[in-house]
Amino acid sequence: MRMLLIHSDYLEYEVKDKALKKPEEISEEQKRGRLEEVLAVFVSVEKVDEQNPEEVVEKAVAEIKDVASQVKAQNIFVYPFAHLSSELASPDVALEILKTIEEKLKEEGFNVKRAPFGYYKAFKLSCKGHPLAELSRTVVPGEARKE
Ligand SMILES: NCC(=O)N[C@H]1[C@@H](O)[C@H](n2cnc3c(N)ncnc32)O[C@@H]1CO
Repeated sequence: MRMLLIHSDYLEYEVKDKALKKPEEISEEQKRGRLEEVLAVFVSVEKVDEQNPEEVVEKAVAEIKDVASQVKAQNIFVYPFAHLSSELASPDVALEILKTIEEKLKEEGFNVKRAPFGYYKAFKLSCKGHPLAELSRTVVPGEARKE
């Protein structure tokens, strides 16, 4: 799994079009979203993550919590982003992993939104620009190695 973490004044999105034949079903309300004072986490779920989804969720949540505490962010935006890797997991596995990351972060007490999966979206982001405002993290299951 590849993550790009951007500490931002805000992140807002608007769903534009389907990017998959069967994107995630969403309500009218989910077609737009915005969070202020947010740690935006752009996530590409990778093929290697299919070997142990539970473990990769655990590692991703630990990394996100670590960065959130460093930048003192309470709001987190989990954003599916298929552009950080050339070895993507299947959409079904990726969506499940992203939903579980969202759930675990909520259980940890964060205010979490997750952008809809399987769509092209317009988005606006205001990066804060401090030294820890732009970070990337890579997590893989257990013994798996990234070539
Ligand atoms: N920017 C727009 C976009 O990325 N759209 C992506 C994601 O929302 C989602 N998606 C599909 N596979 C994956 C994956 N392995 N990891 C993350 N998202 C995925 O499906 C869309 C088409 O790839």
